[in-house]
Amino acid sequence: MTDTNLIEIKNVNKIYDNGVVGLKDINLNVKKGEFLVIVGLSGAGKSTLLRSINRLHDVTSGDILIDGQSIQHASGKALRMMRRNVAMIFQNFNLVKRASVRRNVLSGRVGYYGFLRSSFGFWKKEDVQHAVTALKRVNLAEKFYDRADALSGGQQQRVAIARALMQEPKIMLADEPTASLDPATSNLVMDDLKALNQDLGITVVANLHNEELALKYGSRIVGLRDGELIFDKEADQVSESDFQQIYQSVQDKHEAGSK
Ligand SMILES: Nc1ncnc2c1ncn2[C@@H]1O[C@H](COP(=O)(O)OP(=O)(O)OP(=O)(O)O)[C@@H](O)[C@H]1O
Repeated sequence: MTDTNLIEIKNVNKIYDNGVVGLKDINLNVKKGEFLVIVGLSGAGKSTLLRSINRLHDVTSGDILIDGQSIQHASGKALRMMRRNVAMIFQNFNLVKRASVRRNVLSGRVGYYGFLRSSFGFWKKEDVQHAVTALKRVNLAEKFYDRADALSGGQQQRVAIARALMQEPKIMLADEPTASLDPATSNLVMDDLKALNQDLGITVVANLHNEELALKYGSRIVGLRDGELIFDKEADQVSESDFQQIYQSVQDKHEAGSK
């Protein structure tokens, strides 16, 4: 890890069109090489924050810098170039289920191709080789020609990680990557994320519900509650009372409801 901030989130607010407040004045810097875990209950704003980082949606105010450049104010080619550096994996894997693993992994390269070439699958030889290497990294090389929907959930998530690696990203965003998986498989997927963090120096920002996984894999943990940042600590400094704070709003609502 270095001291350079790779992601700078400055005074970010997000209010959805229906008036729901997704994020309230978030300030957060992520250093190169960190493995940051964001914890919070359902609805706390974890996905909203992650999707703001690669600008899957716009924020209402504030700014987000990637490697010193505002993604919020970028457009056209500059935005596409910035997005190449930020890969993402999702709870539901988002693979093309009826397509082969090969095609799914290679599709991670589309940011480097023109529209026609990627639509017709005219992949460069070196990219096919690169796809094999990415699959080896997640121990699935033998599945290259299988259909994606023939794989288990954990294997599909690892294919999604291989696809993300094809972007040669500096940042990997993981939105509840283990929420659809059993505990043993969750650990395998998290191990893959940890390995690309440690071996390739990719900065990881992962949303997790699970306290145990957060503490096991995160180098730093940020807690969100109702769109607000409640704590931001090195993983070994986080205590049970920090976790209790992020559950507070639900307890309050529950108690108010029972009166
Ligand atoms: N597209 C949307 N339009 C309106 N409100 C939204 C939208 N997406 C999220 N929200 C609301 O914003 C708040 C934060 O949601 P978000 O999905 O970021 O939370 P989360 O912590 O990721 O929870 P989960 O783990 O359930 O996805 C919630 O109140 C949610 O209902």
